[in-house]
Amino acid sequence: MINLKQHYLTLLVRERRYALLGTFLAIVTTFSGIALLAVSGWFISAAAAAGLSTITAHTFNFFTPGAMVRGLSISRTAGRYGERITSHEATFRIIAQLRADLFKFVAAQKWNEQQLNRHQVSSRLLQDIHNIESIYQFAVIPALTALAVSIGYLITLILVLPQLSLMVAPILFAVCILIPWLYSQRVLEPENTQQEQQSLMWMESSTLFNGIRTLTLFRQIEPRGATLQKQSEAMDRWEAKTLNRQQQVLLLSQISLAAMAIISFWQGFIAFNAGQLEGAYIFMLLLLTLGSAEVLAGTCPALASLVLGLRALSRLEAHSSSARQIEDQRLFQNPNKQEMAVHVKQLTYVYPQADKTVLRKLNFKQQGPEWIWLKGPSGCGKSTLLQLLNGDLNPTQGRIEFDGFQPHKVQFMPQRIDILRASLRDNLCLHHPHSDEQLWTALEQVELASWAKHLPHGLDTWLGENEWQPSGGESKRIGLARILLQDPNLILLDEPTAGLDTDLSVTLLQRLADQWKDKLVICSSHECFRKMNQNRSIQL
Ligand SMILES: Nc1ncnc2c1ncn2[C@@H]1O[C@H](COP(=O)(O)OP(=O)(O)OP(=O)(O)O)[C@@H](O)[C@H]1O
Repeated sequence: MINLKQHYLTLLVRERRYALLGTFLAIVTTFSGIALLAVSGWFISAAAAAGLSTITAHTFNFFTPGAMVRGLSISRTAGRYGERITSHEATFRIIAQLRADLFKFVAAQKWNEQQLNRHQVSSRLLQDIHNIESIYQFAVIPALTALAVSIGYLITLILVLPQLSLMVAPILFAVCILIPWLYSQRVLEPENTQQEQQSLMWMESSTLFNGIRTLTLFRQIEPRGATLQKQSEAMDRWEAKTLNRQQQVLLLSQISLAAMAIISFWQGFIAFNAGQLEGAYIFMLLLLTLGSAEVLAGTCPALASLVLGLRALSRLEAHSSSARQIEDQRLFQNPNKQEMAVHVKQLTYVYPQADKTVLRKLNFKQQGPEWIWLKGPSGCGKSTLLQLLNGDLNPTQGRIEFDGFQPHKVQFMPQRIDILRASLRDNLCLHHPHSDEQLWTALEQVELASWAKHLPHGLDTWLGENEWQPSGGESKRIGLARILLQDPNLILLDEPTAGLDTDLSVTLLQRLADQWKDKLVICSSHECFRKMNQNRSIQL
């Protein structure tokens, strides 16, 4: 199992120079800001008091505090810019690596078998990755800054007014530990359940919108809509409740911080009356407290970012545990051998989600070059076998061995062709560079050249949703053209001509059989194999 939390920590440690410098500068900036507030508070009131009598006005030292104010504002501005540069650099370095790792992990999933193909999970994936990225900047830095500020504030109080530090310490404990804990229990926990339910509701809504025509035809749109409306109202009530709780906890934090300010002012006043503190220092103390309170108010949001980030890491970790079991189990032997062969031994496949056995102890050996037909009634497992041969599914039992191939020389054309929302050129090339001449030759071979010539921008016409949407038969031929351009050795075709009229199907298949004379082709097709000059077949 991949330990993503540990992995994140490793990345953070690897970028420690930038990360530590960023955190250090964030703390320097915050300290300078608070000190600036406190010193200017003292300076303004002390200067005002000094100005009341001519003698004190002449003896008052304006220069040292003035220089301090200037120094602090320079260090706050420089610190802020420095912090932005370094902590952003650290964040980007961590994110760049993390994104690469996470997407590598996502790409390695067997989408047919994994939970990742569920809307609920996939729709959260990007949000999860974003939450993980936010851990350093929105949780680690604010939390460490708040910790440093509370320690610094407490030390200052011990030095200036020890009795005040004793009163403020429990409030600091409440604001830094107790209230964030309450926040996690009362707000973050229910929020998690709420998000899961919300995502289920989105899944149902998306089913409703996708099937709106069918459901309308069967007069099911109203009952389904009413159920969704009820769910949505319940969700709204729940959301309002969580929001209320959130406001209550945040209010508690604000009240505690306000109490801290009032206590410090009150204690400062008592100390002033006792001759322990000069008048202007009361304002300094008050502003010091207010400045610190502003930073400490960020502890709950920092905790929320941390919890969201850790949850996202755990969710991805849970998927990675199953990812380990689904590494490609096909065996590729002698990739440079002249003869090509596929050897299926005692192959059994059970769909894990439904516990349904589709193929049971299947055995065959096919050598190429050859065109082989898969035969059998609908639902007997032809598509399943092709997906197993392509490595999209892994055998429950048994083995698949290849002789004379490399994995990238195996190409599969599935029953449903996915058209990318991109140009026809991109849809054909799929990131492999091909010349226009090659593209037009492939289009001619699948009888799509005249269709493509009449598109508004030829090869550069955008296809897909809300663009030029190819028909079912045109999509199939785009799928065939993609395979023609890839030049594989083993070609797996699942109903390649379904949806085309029989004459065109036979013409195309005969042309492809000619073109692929030196390949091993395994093809499932209901209508055509009877009309073709079939040599070999596998009965399922
Ligand atoms: N995820 C799944 N979970 C459970 N059963 C599944 C799953 N996907 C497919 N099946 C079932 O597995 C069986 C084999 O499906 P498959 O698509 O391989 O059949 P086929 O022979 O290609 O059918 P056709 O000729 O109609 O295309 C079918 O009964 C199908 O309903």
